[in-house]
Amino acid sequence: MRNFGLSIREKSIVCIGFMGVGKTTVGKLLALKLYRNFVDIDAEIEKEFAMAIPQIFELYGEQVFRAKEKELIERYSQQPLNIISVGGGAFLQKEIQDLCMTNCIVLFLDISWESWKDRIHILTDNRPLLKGRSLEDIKSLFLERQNSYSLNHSKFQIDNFKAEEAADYLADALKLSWEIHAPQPK
Ligand SMILES: Nc1ncnc2c1ncn2[C@@H]1O[C@H](COP(=O)(O)OP(=O)(O)O)[C@@H](O)[C@H]1O
Ligand SMILES: O=C(O)C1=C[C@@H](OP(=O)(O)O)[C@@H](O)[C@H](O)C1
Ligand SMILES: [Mg+2]
Repeated sequence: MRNFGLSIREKSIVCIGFMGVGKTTVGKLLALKLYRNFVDIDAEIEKEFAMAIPQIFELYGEQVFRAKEKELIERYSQQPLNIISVGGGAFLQKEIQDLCMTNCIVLFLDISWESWKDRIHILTDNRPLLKGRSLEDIKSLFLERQNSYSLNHSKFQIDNFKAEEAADYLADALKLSWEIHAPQPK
């Protein structure tokens, strides 16, 4: 699909960041606030395979998961007006970075390791890359992954925000940037 010509207001918004920072939760709330369509790429992958992510990893392996992740991001990133939450590993693929940075507004949702590790107990069950790994190992992954998120249009530090507050923060920032970029009357 060719989408050049989309104005900044029409471009889809992509939420990136490490597993568990709140991309799915905050993205869904943001979509409600901005009256946009919400797409969670992991949920779309689960629909396509008709199984949960841990089963996809187990049965088909990570490579198959990554290929489907790219295919779906390619589709949704070229549509207008979506709020798209991608998985925390999506930006490891350069093609996905390029697609999102070119076609969408990319928001990096960040929390510190100190805040993140308090959440670990609610995250491990359905995230195959966390399961069975030591805290030290997970910290290394957390730090390694930061480099892939450095390509973004805006970064939001959301450590101290409840999900609803984080969504308000993002919505306010987006509206402000849309005002700044609004065409001026002649
Ligand atoms: N701002 C927040 N504060 C506290 N917990 C949160 C917040 N945002 C999300 N959560 C919780 O953290 C877990 C992971 O959230 P999720 O949206 O699935 O993250 P991601 O999509 O980035 O992996 C969920 O249990 C969710 O309820
Ligand atoms: O970081 C990753 O490699 C992954 C993150 C997960 O999504 P969330 O970031 O939404 O947890 C999911 O795509 C899969 O378990 C792999
Ligand atoms: Mg998610």
